[in-house]
Amino acid sequence: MNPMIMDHPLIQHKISLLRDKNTGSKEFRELISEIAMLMCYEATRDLPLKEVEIETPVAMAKTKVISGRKMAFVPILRAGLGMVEGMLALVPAAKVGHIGLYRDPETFEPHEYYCKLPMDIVSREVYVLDPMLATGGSAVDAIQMLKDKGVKHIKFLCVIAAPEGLKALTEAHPDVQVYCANLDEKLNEHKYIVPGLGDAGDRIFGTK
Ligand SMILES: O=P(O)(O)OC[C@H]1O[C@H](OP(=O)(O)OP(=O)(O)O)[C@H](O)[C@@H]1O
Ligand SMILES: O=c1cc[nH]c(=O)[nH]1
Ligand SMILES: [Mg+2]
Repeated sequence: MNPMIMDHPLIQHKISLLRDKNTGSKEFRELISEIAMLMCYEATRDLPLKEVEIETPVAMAKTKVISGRKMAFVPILRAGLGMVEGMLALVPAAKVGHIGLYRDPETFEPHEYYCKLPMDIVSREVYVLDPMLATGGSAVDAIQMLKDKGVKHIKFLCVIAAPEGLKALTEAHPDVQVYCANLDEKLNEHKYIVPGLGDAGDRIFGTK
């Protein structure tokens, strides 16, 4: 299913706390991280396994370990940074790349200001992270940057999506599996998600 909406009760409860305008930066950061960890658990459900033999203290056992492509997490700066710790808690061996984009407040177009990726990114399964998918411009551009470098296996994880952003993303990159914790109602005239949670970057870093 694409997009996949993750409506687990724990995720939904934590999103309600995130939305509350009285939730401060410390708690907001902790919640984003916890939600990312829960999303990571679901988004890695299709990882391939291979059988290995291990000697337990009692007997030999045929058991399974993850096989196949290694992973890389690529947060879109700044707000995507809030999701990295939760993802790494479950997959500590993943490498981390960074794509810096900011959305122009007048045109709402994304502008690139930074890109640093692991050397072997092309051979990895890449999880692009951003809590907010509004118009979709930032996600579409970040994924295009990765594809231009030769990355083939990409997933996109966001906490809150607007219908407009989901449409733009799935049309531009139909091969990318999208995971989103909640699909909100619409965008307002400033292209903020309604009801949303405000500016995720500002709330994570306390810049407003
Ligand atoms: O779908 P879009 O319309 O492109 O909007 C979503 C983008 O806007 C926010 O970033 P912002 O530009 O506020 O940068 P920040 O994370 O540094 O605050 C958010 O974190 C996304 O990257
Ligand atoms: O609602 C929105 C839209 C874009 N970026 C955010 O952080 N929040
Ligand atoms: Mg912001």
